[in-house]
Amino acid sequence: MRIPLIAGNWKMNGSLALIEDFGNAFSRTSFLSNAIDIAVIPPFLYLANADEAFEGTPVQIGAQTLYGEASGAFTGAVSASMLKEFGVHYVLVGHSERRTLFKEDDAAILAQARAAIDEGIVPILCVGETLEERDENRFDDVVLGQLDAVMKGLSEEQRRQLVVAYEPVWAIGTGRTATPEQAQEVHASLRARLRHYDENLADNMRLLYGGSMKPANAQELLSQADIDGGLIGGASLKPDDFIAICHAAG
Ligand SMILES: O=C(CO)COP(=O)(O)O
Repeated sequence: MRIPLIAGNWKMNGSLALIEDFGNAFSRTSFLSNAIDIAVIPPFLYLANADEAFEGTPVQIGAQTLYGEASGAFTGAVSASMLKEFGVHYVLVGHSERRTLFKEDDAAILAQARAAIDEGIVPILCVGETLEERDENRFDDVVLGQLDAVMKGLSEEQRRQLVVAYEPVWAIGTGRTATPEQAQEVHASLRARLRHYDENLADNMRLLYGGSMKPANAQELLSQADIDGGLIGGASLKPDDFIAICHAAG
């Protein structure tokens, strides 16, 4: 019912050579193209090369962020229509690194999600609590608050375009993965909250897990009832690891 999505967020890593390595690796790999969706999300500068390198493979390209305005005096920013021109299919919004390091707040994240949807690009909304918030048992409030901040600002039609990724901040790049039970618990809360909006939407929305997912733990995480894919950081930089995770999902 929900097609798993495995997305590799390269963050500020990679090179033209790595794009080429991935293009070659994917060309040699056979996937049942309708069994899973796969996305590679490199830095902006490599999108055109990635689009070309992944031609003929099931891999779609994604961007790591965008700006919520259509055009104008916003130095350094990239709009949804520009991403669309480069064949971008997905865009991350609200990644914890953008929230923290680049001070993006819920209003900015909502504007980004709307701008993406208006151009037919699928926003992957990232939500997640810090270690302190988990230790204080506030993770549900934080994560559901981040979800509501975007859901409330979207129309019913717009909501249907969204993918959500639960990325506990304490599990990102730390090697400390949420246990499958911890991840499933939050995913189940997210899905229950989605039911307040629309039963059908809740059944169909893909909820990804992110945070130190790797070939060794992917299968167990992905077999949880409410985990519909992964958002992978470090392990998405090695073709063999990333492809192994894709196979675990398919
Ligand atoms: O932030 C992440 C993906 O967006 C997760 O990163 P790691 O897989 O490196 O923990």
